[in-house]
Amino acid sequence: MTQTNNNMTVNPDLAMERAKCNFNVLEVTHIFDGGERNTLQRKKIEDVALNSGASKDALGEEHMSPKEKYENAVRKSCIYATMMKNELAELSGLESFGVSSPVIRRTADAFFKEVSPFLLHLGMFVPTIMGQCTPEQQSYWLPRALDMQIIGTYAQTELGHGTFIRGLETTATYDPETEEFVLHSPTLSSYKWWAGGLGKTVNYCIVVAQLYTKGECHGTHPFIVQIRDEDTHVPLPGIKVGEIGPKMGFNTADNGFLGFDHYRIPREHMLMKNAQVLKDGTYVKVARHGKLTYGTMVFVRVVLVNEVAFNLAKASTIAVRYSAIRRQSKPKPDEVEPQILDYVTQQHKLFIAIATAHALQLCSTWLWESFSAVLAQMKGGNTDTLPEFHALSSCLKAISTSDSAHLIEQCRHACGGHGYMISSGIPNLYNFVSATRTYEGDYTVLLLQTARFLVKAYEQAEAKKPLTPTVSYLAHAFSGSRATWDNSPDGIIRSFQALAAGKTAVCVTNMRKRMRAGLSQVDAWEMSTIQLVAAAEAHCRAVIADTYRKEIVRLTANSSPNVKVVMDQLTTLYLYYWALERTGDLLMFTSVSQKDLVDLQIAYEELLLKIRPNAVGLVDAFDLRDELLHSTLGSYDGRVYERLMEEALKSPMNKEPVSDAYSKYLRPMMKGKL
Ligand SMILES: CCCCCCCCCC/C=C\CCCCCCC/C=C/C(=O)SCCNC(=O)CCNC(=O)[C@H](O)C(C)(C)COP(=O)(O)OP(=O)(O)OC[C@H]1O[C@@H](n2cnc3c(N)ncnc32)[C@H](O)[C@@H]1OP(=O)(O)O
Ligand SMILES: Cc1cc2nc3c(=O)[nH]c(=O)nc-3n(C[C@H](O)[C@H](O)[C@H](O)COP(=O)(O)OP(=O)(O)OC[C@H]3O[C@@H](n4cnc5c(N)ncnc54)[C@H](O)[C@@H]3O)c2cc1C
Repeated sequence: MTQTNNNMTVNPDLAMERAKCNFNVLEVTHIFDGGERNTLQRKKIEDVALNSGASKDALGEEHMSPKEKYENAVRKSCIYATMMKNELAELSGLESFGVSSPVIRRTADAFFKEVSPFLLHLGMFVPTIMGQCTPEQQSYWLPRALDMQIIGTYAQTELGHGTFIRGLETTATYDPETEEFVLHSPTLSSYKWWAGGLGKTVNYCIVVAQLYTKGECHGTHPFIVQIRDEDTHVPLPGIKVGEIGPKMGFNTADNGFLGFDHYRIPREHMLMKNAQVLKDGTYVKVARHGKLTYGTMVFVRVVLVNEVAFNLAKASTIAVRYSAIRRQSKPKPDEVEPQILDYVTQQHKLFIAIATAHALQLCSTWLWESFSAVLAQMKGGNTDTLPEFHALSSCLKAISTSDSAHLIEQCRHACGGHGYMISSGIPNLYNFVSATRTYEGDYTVLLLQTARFLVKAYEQAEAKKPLTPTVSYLAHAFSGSRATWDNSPDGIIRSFQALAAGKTAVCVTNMRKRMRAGLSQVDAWEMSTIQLVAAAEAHCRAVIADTYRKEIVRLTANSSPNVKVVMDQLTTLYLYYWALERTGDLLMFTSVSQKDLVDLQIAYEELLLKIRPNAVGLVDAFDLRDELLHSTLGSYDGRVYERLMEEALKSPMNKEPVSDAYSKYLRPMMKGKL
């Protein structure tokens, strides 16, 4: 029997699940949002942005041609940008709209099944102006960019190099005669490649190029470059620009290519906060740390942790709601087919996705606060905390994006065949999130950055020197005995730290051995990189586990008893899951026994059963409006089969009873006349 909920007809299984939930869903929503005030503000913003229906398409994006898709995404970006400038900025308490409201960012997803062509403008162009310009430059560029009188992107990657920034080939050669820089693309591999919005949308971009002045190369620096006429949008002479073609996802982002033929820009268009070229061509370094020009990347890595937490919350909402309405198989012949959510293997696939969304959401807030503290110190000229923060943001970006992509794919598996439909919403989520593992620093490359820091920290610990907070556990790495296993949450976190310390120690020992055997430091490092990546991963898992646990304890201090219980169950599940995923490592580096691990597996399975009645309540607590989910399988009302059929009937293939392909090919072939 169907039931109604807020004037909505709700699938009876979902209604039953909601009746079963034993905790206050709204309290958990507040925890996920970072407080009741944030929830109220988010809802206001969503109401204004979404209730008008402006986010909806007459025809599903998936049925449009690439050109129609792009134009539709631009149309909606313009509508949303106008809302952002007016109603939404005011509601979110921002003086002007921009990068600082994750809610505004998240609400935008209702407008785009893939991404907005303005993503790079707001996500990297504006932040680079904020982070890399002098105050005078900022006062010229920022108001124009925030008001969207100009639209920009961030063009760093080239055909030949993405990871190795020092290897970029685009040159910016200073000409003191005219006080201009001459931008040039000397080779095919030096063409800029990938920048979002570059293909057709933007008229400006940040270009990262090798700076030459007085015959000397000073390495890569950022420049602000006009590439299209502000009125006609025609590419300017000396600029070769276009779109790079279809991709696995991001198909509404018009990622582009860009080449320069001795293209001149004024000297003032070099972003001069960290380094300057004077009128006569003298190069002056201002920044105290050599890598401050990489600042926008660090900012985006921080933002991405939040971004993937949100997308994982969406995928788990879809898969859990669907698993509550889907019934399959008959393990007990006298009973009705069970909801697939009752299968323990299904719970194993899905509950870790819910727990990980929480873990990453809380870590992202913590990371953002740490970032703000580092920026505040750097404003005062102190860059001491930057290396630790770079190591931390690198590994959190790598692990959060990789885990989320993996778990979103697992949510698709959990939805069986229907999960493969674009209308389920999961393929678009996967295509988007799997790219985050690569862009803004590839997974392996970023973990190796963290490993550099870990190895240095290990050597400091060895020399009994002080350690920075996130690696302070390394001080215990020299006790000579294995860490004592203890299956309490704190005990498991200590074990994760012992794994990270143990793996780092193995790397250091092996590198030293290899160097003693005659390998250079670079080769010894290279030969150890598989283990170095594993050490950095272990470190990151210890950081996430520790942060998640501490934050949940703090945030639930005043919660109602049942909320405390269910939040504790989720964090414990997260810890058990990762301990069971790493049994080999635990056996190597802790005192855990075979019996301990068998017991842990049983405790994990029992925990799944305890969480089961609250599963739908837990995903409801993410409070994701249907407009954000874009899913036939995951809508609040659970009208899954009805929606699948409605979507199928919208397919342009169903417009005509007989396809033209019949008379053109099938009939002639079947009649032997082809
Ligand atoms: C209206 C519509 C509305 C739509 C709504 C929109 C709302 C928008 C809001 C925005 C919100 C979110 C969206 C954001 C999403 C944006 C999409 C982004 C798309 C993708 C963009 C890109 O990919 S841009 C290109 C990114 N590229 C990379 O990341 C390259 C990776 N490579 C590197 O970072 C470096 O090359 C590498 C670190 C690997 C090595 O650098 P290198 O110079 O060679 O340095 P080394 O010699 O190895 O190291 C020397 C020492 O320096 C240390 N170090 C390196 N990097 C840093 C750093 N960043 N900070 C501090 N220190 C650093 C390094 O560790 C070494 O230290 P050591 O002490 O010597 O060991
Ligand atoms: C959807 C999308 C959007 C993007 N948007 C932008 C944008 O707006 N602006 C922009 O400038 N760029 C953008 N990029 C480019 C992106 O930043 C790069 O693709 C990314 O940094 C990876 O670099 P790469 O492509 O050179 O990979 P490569 O470095 O060639 O990586 C290939 C393989 O080599 C390995 N590898 C490379 N170096 C090492 C090493 N030192 N040690 C061990 N292994 C290594 C990697 O782990 C990987 O497995 C975008 C990319 C994508 C996919």
